[in-house]
Amino acid sequence: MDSDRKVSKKVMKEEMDRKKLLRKYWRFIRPYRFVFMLIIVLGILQLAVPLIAPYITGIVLIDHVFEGEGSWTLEGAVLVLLIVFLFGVTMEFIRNYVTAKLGNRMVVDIRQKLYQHLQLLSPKFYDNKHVGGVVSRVLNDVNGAQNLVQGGVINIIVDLFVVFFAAAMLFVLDWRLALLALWILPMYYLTFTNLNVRIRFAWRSVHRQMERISAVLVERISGIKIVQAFNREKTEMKRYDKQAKQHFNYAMKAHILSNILGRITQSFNHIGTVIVWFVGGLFVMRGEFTVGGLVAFQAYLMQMYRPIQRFAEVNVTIQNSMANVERIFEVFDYDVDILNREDAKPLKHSNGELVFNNVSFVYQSERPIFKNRDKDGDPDIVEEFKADKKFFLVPPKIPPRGRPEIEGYEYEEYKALKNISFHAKPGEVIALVGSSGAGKSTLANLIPRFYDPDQGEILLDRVNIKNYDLYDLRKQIALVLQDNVLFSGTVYENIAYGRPEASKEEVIQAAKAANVHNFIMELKNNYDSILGERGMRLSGGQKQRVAIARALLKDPRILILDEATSALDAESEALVTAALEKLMENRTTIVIAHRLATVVRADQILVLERGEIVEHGTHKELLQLNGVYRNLYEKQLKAMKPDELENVHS
Ligand SMILES: Nc1ncnc2c1ncn2[C@@H]1O[C@H](COP(=O)(O)OP(=O)(O)OP(=O)(O)O)[C@@H](O)[C@H]1O
Repeated sequence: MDSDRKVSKKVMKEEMDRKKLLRKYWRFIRPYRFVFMLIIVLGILQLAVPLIAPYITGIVLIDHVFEGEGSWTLEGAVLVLLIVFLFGVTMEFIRNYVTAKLGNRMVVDIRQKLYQHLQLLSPKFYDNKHVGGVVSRVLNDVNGAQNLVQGGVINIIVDLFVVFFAAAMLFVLDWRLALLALWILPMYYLTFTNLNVRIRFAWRSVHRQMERISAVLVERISGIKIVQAFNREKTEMKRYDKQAKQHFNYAMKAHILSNILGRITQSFNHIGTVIVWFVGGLFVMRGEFTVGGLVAFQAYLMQMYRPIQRFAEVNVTIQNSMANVERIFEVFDYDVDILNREDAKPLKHSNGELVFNNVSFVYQSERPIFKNRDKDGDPDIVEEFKADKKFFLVPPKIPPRGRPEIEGYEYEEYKALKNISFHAKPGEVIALVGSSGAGKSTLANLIPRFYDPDQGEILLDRVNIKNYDLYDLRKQIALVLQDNVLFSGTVYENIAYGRPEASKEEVIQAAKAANVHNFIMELKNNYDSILGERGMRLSGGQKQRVAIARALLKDPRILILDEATSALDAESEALVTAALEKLMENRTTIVIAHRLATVVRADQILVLERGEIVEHGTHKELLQLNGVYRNLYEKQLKAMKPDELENVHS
């Protein structure tokens, strides 16, 4: 292994302490606390119905009216019953409405916060993530989390109230029967203790498998041409089938466990009811209890058992949603690492003086260790989450996050830049050359602070770039890369992406300077023509010129340019070259050079090798050194696009 690369295995992320975690959850719930309370109050009001109804039917209707033991009339009792029922229906309608609104609002809110967080995270986060996996969290997991609100948590609080009320009523009616009915509670406790953790783990496996499916789908669909060109459709399909089957198996396991939990609690309830009928029946026959009393007792018993039964069902939703919530919070756990200092300096107009002072940079990547990969070369199957004991007497601590549970992580560090120093005066062109993997792009990525150096400093106008307001800093910089990302939308929107407030004349001016105006005018809807996703519909050269126009419109002081390596046809090449030259005028330019003309004309050339500057000077100086550059020049640079070679040997 090369000495710059260090791999450490199996280091697990520290579990976040619970208090900190609760604070994080609370941040999301806080704005809705009053709505939560309203829903609970409505729930309690709505519950008054099933709580009062048995009393009216059992005691008032049967004992008082039918047996003639009181002053109630039949009409009076029925009317009260009707009012009570109607009241319940109205409460339920309002409560459902408020709950649905709350659930949907929270989803919008969480998704917004998540997207905002994702926008702020640096490329370091994305280096280690599959796009599809991240998207699956924003879509699937946020949807799943919604069920937590709508599906049950609030019900539990209300249900708890019912259980206590019903239990109290049981004791009021007959304490001996009440004690008999409560034997069931420890049984419930043991059942939930043992099954809950398993259900949560089963859902974790389901969601993680879905994330893996999304990741593969997004990657393979974006690379569909390669899939087809290499005739891999069948293999890809097989791979997908295997993943989908695994997802099915995990989902079934989650359902089976939930079903078992539901049926066990149901059986306890039935047994409890039968026992009460039997013993209560004996009391009635012995004249120790009235028939109406027994009927009311059974009704309250139902009231007590039903919420517990419902909890068993709702619990499935809760465990499922909690597994979703965990995954959302895993993203929030990643702190935004490229931050604005509190006392950040504004930067309105930079001079473009750029200095690297002994800059070193280490890539840190984190990858899950796919245990299955060793077995059958298949990283797409998520290993199952399992409880670590067969039987639990006390509820096991479910770790707050799923992430470190099963998969170990492998951390890799790679020293990509070592002690880089150079000084670019305003308006100079600095060409970076060096073999593939030498660190050219890495160096360029440090300037807009996609990453921060581990050592040394980068100064712009003699101030460390970390001290500037990040927004202002990036405003001074434009990038034109090899793979220029355009977005779906019109050509106009793409050019104006960095300066939407620009006037139409300015946009057209930029397009003209980038030699793309004539081409745009040939399109059916000119500037309003819609580009496909990532700028499909355009050729490589056209895309590049639109990207140059986008950069020109931004009018940056610093330009980062990764010249295209792909062969453009002669006409395109000439157009792009002319556009680039215009773009570089009067700007400090850091160019990853792929054209000899650029290298030759550069004010300084930095020759990089394995992350170090091995030679530094102008073309002439470097040729005279007779070292790495000359060697590179003879082997590689000459093969570059030699637009104006005659200058080279002058
Ligand atoms: N996100 C990353 N995580 C870890 N290592 C990386 C990452 N990106 C690049 N590297 C490593 O850093 C080194 C420098 O990469 P860089 O992309 O800067 O090279 P380059 O000189 O621009 O190469 P090329 O000319 O081929 O684009 C390479 O060895 C590469 O393996």
